[in-house]
Amino acid sequence: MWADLKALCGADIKNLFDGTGRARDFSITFDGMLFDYSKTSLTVEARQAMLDLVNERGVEAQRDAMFAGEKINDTERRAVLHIALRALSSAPIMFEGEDVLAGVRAGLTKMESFAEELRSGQYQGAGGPITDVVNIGIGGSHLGPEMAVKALLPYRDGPRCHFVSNADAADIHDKLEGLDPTRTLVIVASKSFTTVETMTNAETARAWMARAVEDPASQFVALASAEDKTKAFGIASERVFGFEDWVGGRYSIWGPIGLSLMLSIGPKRFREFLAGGEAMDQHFVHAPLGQNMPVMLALLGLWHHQVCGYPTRAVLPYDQRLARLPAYFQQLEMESNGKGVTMDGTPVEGGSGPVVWGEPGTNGQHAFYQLIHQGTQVVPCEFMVAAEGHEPDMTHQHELLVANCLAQSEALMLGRTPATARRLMAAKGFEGEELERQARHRVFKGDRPSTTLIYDKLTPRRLGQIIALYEHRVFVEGVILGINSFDQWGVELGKVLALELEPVLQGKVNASNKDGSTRQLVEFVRSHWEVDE
Ligand SMILES: O=P(O)(O)OC[C@H]1O[C@H](O)[C@H](O)[C@@H](O)[C@@H]1O
Repeated sequence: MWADLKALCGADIKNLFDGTGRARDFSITFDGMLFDYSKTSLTVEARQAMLDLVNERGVEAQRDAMFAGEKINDTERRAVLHIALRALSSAPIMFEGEDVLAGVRAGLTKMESFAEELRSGQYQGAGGPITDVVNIGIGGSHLGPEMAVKALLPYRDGPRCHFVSNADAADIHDKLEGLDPTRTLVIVASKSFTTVETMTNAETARAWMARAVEDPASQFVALASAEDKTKAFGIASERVFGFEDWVGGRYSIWGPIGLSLMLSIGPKRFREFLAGGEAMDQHFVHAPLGQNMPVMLALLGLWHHQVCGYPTRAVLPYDQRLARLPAYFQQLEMESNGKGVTMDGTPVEGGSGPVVWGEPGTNGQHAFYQLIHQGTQVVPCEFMVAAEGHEPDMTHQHELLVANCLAQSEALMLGRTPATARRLMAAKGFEGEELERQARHRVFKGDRPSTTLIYDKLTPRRLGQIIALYEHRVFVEGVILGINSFDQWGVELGKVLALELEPVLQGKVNASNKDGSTRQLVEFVRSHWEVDE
């Protein structure tokens, strides 16, 4: 599938701007957003060839199957209906012959009532109104809410939110330090309510609260699908917010897992966030393929990784409040498409999804952009920036930010020629061989691809759109690769072995069946533990 497409690679990006309106032709606008992919090596012919893949691989049929509640997550025998959580205004969404929206709306209303009670001070802690919320969760029960709460801080008018995820005691220790347990709400966010890190942290938080609060469970909330388990933990059912197994962990920010976001920005703005996601769903379903943002973003991802062979891609938001977006996309993309076999169990052709990484600009510029500009591997960059910031009295800083973002994509494409580098060095007084040598260090090859997603302002609605855009991008890439994007068997083995290793480290079980390296590491730890005892 990919071999023929490779023949279409190789255009020098800047030469594609030939006065025929490429910028406009290779851009998509939608609801306050402009996605410009003109600074890539995609030609008209290559774009058509990539679009043909969408038809050949049955993307639209799979998309319709997802929206129709079919069990497209075949290896877990589950439907994929997180889109129902944000379907505020759409027609019924059916699953096994029933409309799921009634249940979704009831769940949303229950969250909203609780959020209003807490935010108005009607629901209180032992020491008065809640000032701080601690969300304990990991993976999809952590990355989404943490990212979104930070992203939308300009809209916060509720309690402060803190996020604990790691099994490392350092995480919960540092987050609880300084908080008043009598005015803190703990959210235990775990779809399964069995994840060992989350349950361990939840026990620690309960013990911390019990030192100051007579009935600590009254200041606990559970976001989980397993009511028997939340009951056993002692959380009253009115503070348990459940969701169905057709919501995957990394797609769960739209429902109860988003409770911390709702507490932070309020139910009304949370609905705007949902409406943004829903608007992107509608766009994904109805826009023609060539004008379809998620489809084109997916095709560019495949073009860069599977066709051009670039091993990674960088997500570079020029927005400090989107600092956790790359980590969120890492889970979304790498847990979804980091798989070696297709649906039918045969090897994936052309490789799985790429490594995704990134940091906010301008910080990254002073760290790893060196490699992006002059390193030997090409890193397609996905820039993001808002035209308008949130600090009206500091517009000059926002101008600087935007200028930097736009300058980077320009520099990546244009580079600096040897002739220009020589002129620069000559102006500094260099001559002869030394001029040549110095100039070579200052040459930028250019021809490095990037896309830019620019939008008016990072509102709750825009954030919802951006997340849904990337969700559907991952879906389209997965369908074309033939991957099931909705399971995550790759995270299981390490969990099983960690369970086995704990008693080995404690000396309760012999390490003799372990490999030499693991035995050595166990011995090192045990020798320290024995010294400490
Ligand atoms: O919400 P939970 O059941 O606690 O699961 C939390 C996370 O852990 C798992 O290992 C998966 O890799 C993630 O997809 C999931 O989001």
